Amino acid sequence: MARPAVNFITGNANKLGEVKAILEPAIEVRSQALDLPEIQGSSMEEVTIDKCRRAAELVGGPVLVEDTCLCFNALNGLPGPYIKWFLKSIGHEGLNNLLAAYSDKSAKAVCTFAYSAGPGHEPVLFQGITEGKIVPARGPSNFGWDPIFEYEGKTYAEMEKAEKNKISHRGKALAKLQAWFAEQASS
Ligand SMILES: O=c1nc[nH]c2c1ncn2[C@H]1C[C@H](O)[C@@H](COP(=O)(O)OP(=O)(O)OP(=O)(O)O)O1
Ligand SMILES: [Mg+2]
Repeated sequence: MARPAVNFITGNANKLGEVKAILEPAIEVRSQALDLPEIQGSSMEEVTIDKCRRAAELVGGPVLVEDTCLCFNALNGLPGPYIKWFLKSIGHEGLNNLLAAYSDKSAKAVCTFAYSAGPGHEPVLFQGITEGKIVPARGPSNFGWDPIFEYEGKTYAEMEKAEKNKISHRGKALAKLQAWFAEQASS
């Protein structure tokens, strides 16, 4: 039987690299680079579902999208879905400073993927969470907030790619997606 394929819609080349590294060769990953609008004031799930519906309409076929949140426990989950804009505006140091008044530096990295079989098809969600803490930047700064998110003594940026993918929010979410695709294929 032909192996399954997904069309991952993202404007982020680093995400695409990780998704390919994790899913291929079992699932073929195609991609279109579109920066999709993301709604505000909603839950992580609602943001991703809305993004997925828009992507399916735009592309006119099956799509996979993903939204990543970085949630500081001391701040009740913020910046959450707004992490991209916080990172852009205040950088690694500013993100550390947000937690200066708190002894609790713990944070959750959350990845929510949504797959839709096409326009009008309800998106299916796959979520992965990795718990870590926010630290002053260590390691190469190629990908977002990797240098300030520490998991078991190492920042994401200090890990080999394969090591990060094994324990990451994205890796965990994609393990669920893979299981779902396997189940679909066998039923
Ligand atoms: O594993 C990661 N390690 C470090 N940083 C990360 C990771 N994953 C996403 N990020 C960054 C990218 C963006 O600054 C924000 C999420 O925003 P988010 O809207 O999901 O990503 P995006 O706009 O870059 O790509 P997309 O076109 O798929 O929406 O966190
Ligand atoms: Mg985005």
